[in-house]
Amino acid sequence: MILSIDQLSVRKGEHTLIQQVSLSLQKGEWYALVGQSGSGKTLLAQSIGQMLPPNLKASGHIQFMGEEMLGMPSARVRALRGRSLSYVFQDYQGSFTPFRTISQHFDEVLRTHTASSARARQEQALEALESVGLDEGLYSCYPSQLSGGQLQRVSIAMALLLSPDLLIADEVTTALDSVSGHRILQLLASKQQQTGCTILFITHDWRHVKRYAERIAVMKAGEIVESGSKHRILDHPKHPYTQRLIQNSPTLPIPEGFLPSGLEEANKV
Ligand SMILES: Nc1ncnc2c1ncn2[C@@H]1O[C@H](COP(=O)(O)OP(=O)(O)OP(=O)(O)O)[C@@H](O)[C@H]1O
Repeated sequence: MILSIDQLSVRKGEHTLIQQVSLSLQKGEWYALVGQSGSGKTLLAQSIGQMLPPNLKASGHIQFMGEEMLGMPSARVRALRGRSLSYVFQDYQGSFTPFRTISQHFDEVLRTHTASSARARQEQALEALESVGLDEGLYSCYPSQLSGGQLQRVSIAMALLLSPDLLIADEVTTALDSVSGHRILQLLASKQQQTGCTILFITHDWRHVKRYAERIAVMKAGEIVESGSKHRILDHPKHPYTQRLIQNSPTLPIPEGFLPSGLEEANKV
């Protein structure tokens, strides 16, 4: 088990936003956390890496690779974040500083976490760009010179730069058109196959859940109402909320040929 969340609650003063949530992720799996807007998915994700807004307080236990995250000294959290634990957000624009080039963004991650030489850092960054299908010409560009899909690819490349054990992907396709969104998930799936990282995939889009997830937890109003294997939840949802979410989900097919070879069979539902 790579991540174990036990009785996690998040409060704002007396007001409870997440209520005693427990879940665990196995190494290498693609775990989807599904629920409508405002159900608490992002707060749960933020709690893992001590990224909650300062007005909110988490209690309970979050064990990540055997270490308790709640109450962990911030220097240790910083060391884990970016290396063992990485985030990719819906708001990829917010991950970039407008006046710094893509190369400077990569270099900062590598300087923070490695002792590599400048030349080695540049090589690693260029390889990372190439691995997400981007031309090395983008290396010296500013974020504003890239499209939304390209920037989200860069943020995935940065998140995977140091081969994290857990990648938290929070609504990573929401700000993209559907073709770019599918390409981003296809990219994540192939990177996961290469690196074996665990993915906590936060979404409200059941099409992506159907295609990629292995296990699912369903969140409603700060609680997990149901969790289990993808097939169990999709074929036999027990909770009325899950049944409604699945019934109301769009059924548009994902275009043929979007998955890298070898993934089609594994991901058929
Ligand atoms: N800093 C904050 N202070 C007070 N309430 C907050 C804060 N951040 C989030 N909330 C509230 O907590 C609840 C859960 O928010 P959260 O962002 O986790 O939902 P979500 O499921 O990720 O939604 P979405 O799919 O829209 O991103 C919401 O009611 C939200 O308004």
